Amino acid sequence: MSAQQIPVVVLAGFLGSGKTTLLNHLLRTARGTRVGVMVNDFGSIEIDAMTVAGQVGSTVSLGNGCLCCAVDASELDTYLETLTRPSARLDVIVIEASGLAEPQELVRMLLASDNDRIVYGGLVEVVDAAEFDATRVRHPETDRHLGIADLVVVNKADRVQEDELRRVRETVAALADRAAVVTAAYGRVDPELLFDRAARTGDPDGARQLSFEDLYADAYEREHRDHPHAAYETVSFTAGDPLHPRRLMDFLDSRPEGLYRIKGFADFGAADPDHRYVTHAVGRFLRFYPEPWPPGEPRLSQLVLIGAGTDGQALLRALDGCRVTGAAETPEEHALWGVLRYVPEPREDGGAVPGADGAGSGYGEPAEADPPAPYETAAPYDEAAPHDETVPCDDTVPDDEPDDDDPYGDAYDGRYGPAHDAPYDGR
Ligand SMILES: Nc1nc2c(ncn2[C@@H]2O[C@H](COP(=O)(O)OP(=O)(O)OP(=O)(O)O)[C@@H](O)[C@H]2O)c(=O)[nH]1
Repeated sequence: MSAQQIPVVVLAGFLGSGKTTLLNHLLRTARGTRVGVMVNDFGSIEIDAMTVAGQVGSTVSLGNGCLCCAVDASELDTYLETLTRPSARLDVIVIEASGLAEPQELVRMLLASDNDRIVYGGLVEVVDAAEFDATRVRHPETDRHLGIADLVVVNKADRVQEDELRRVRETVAALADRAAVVTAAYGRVDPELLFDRAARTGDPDGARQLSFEDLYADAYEREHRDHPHAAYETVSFTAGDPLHPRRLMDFLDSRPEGLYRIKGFADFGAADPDHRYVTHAVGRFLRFYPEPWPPGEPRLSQLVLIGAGTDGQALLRALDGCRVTGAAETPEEHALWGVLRYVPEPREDGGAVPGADGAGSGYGEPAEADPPAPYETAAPYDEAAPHDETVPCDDTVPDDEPDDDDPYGDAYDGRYGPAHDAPYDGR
């Protein structure tokens, strides 16, 4: 992900499932990570906004009803504009959707946003373990919402017996289509599962005095030390050999259950010797941001994988299998086309979006004229289609090889939601 892009996480779930509780937990434990919050209050009493007010510097309450229904895309952009001003120095933005909102509408609006300083950070669905069956009866759309979530938090674990919690968790996992599922009480998930904690080296905030927030977080952590936090695993992969783009796409395409986030750099060797590919995946969303190799930087691929219930060793073995180990395996340039579908197009103004090293890479989010349509038309976000239906990709996209069984040709189902319809060729 480009250094200047701020992940925007959508927090959804039915009324009373514990969204605000989870959000407050994130705010209390973020510790130096600057979290921007958008809260939409259903009705006139801004209880949610008051709950979070004072805990972050940049709280914006939409305050006019259901975000997805009452606020159109241009208004969302206005709020995002405010929160992404460089002076706000936010590291992540969390939008708490109304309990009555359709989360996929909100995700669509984010993906279609003109704001090139944001990147989609995942849809987190909060479920009340104690009310799960009743909620499904009252709101049959629950199953659909779970089917599009990137991470599901089965909350209120303290309110149900262990067996019941296991049953709910299994039902949720079956509905959640490979999403990561964690259980929690009072929304206590580790913030690192959702976003990176900021490392503010060289920043005046990095070596500051203990703030009220730190003291508050310390007290909170002491108070809750005995309560388990929702568990997740992190594994790191480093390879000195380049990765074969097609094999990496195979790996990503058959994303193992529970794998929630992937971040880091990929080196595709001879397929593109000039760039490393900043890799950002959250749930079904995948983007690569090519940027020139920093001078003197060793040619390594380094990926961090974060998931719940994943088999870390199996993930590492699978990634190991993506390495190019001999000259005979050297990927040709076309092997990269599957990857390039997930590279946002350069900004129309020709402006460069600084890469992780601060150098201009020239890659931004897709231009307005070409929003990330495949994500919007991909099965999970197409209300007319059952979410497991395969949506053929745009057949203007050429196969990257002429053979019929190429998985990234016309039959590709766009599960990750490509950044645009045609292979990017503007390098
Ligand atoms: N026992 C128990 N209560 C919880 C837990 N999480 C939240 N609650 C309580 O459940 C109630 C609803 O929690 P909220 O965080 O306001 O839920 P919400 O999803 O934001 O609710 P809406 O804004 O109405 O959609 C509050 O009284 C919380 O204290 C939990 O894990 N266990």
